[in-house]
Amino acid sequence: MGDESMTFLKRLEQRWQQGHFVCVGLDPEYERLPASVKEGRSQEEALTHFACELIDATADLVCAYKPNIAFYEAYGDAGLRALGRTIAYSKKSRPEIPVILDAKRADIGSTNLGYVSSSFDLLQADAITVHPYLGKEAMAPFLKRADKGVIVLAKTSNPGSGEFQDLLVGEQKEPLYLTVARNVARYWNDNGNCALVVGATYPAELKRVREAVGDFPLLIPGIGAQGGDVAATVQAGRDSRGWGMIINSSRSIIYASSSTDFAQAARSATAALEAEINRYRG
Ligand SMILES: O=C(O)c1cc(=O)[nH]c(=O)n1[C@@H]1O[C@H](COP(=O)(O)O)[C@@H](O)[C@H]1O
Repeated sequence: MGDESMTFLKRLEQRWQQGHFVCVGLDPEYERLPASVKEGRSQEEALTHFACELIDATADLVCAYKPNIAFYEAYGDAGLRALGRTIAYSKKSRPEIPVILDAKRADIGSTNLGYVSSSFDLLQADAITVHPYLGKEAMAPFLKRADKGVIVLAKTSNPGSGEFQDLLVGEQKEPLYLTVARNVARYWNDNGNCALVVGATYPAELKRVREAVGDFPLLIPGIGAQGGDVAATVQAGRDSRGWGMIINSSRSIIYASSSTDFAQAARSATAALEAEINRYRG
């Protein structure tokens, strides 16, 4: 079971050890929620109920949950309350499962203090996604929270991610995403709390990142709705232990059914993805 003193990475490793590599992305759009979830509930209640039912149905199968704050901010106060309640529910009912707040934050150091307070202290997330553009110095407030995960965008899954991320830079003329990956693994990770984001839609780039960083945790979104290939992802993304992957899918799991059986359908989709991942993990 969970132990509040355990770091993000320790929790993650415990889940990997048990064969769990799927991260369920909690990205609810009110308009897409099943009618049975919306009926008789306020927006806040419906968003909260939907996510908590998904957590109950999938908790024994996942390595992490990843609520994306954009989907909650879209509903103002009601959405943010739903996000807070969802994270609190997950942590109370399944403390062994880390919750990643997908917020893609980062600013100058003094401003980052605000992000650290809101994500880690107020919302109680175990990890946060950030972009690397401002450099290590600015990231100190995140990086010094040794108990929390700092997950840095390297090569994102979107079709246009190459505009900046693939630019050849430095003496070695290597793509920028690879320099980000190397710097984070070598220089940002003094507290052993960093991870990287690499999209499943770029298996060749995923392989290059894995070769560059060794046994380092990678958050890999892009399976399901974005069309990433599971076999190619796992073959390129697994580390020397067959671990190291937080494989996220949001829409293909949370909207597996739009009916009253949505939670059961989400469970089946999660189980099918887990089985496929483990088939290729070797
Ligand atoms: O940081 C992320 O999680 C992320 C990085 C990335 O490169 N691509 C990406 O899709 N994501 C997030 O992962 C989730 C993907 O959702 P689905 O495409 O529905 O599985 C969304 O919350 C995205 O914001």
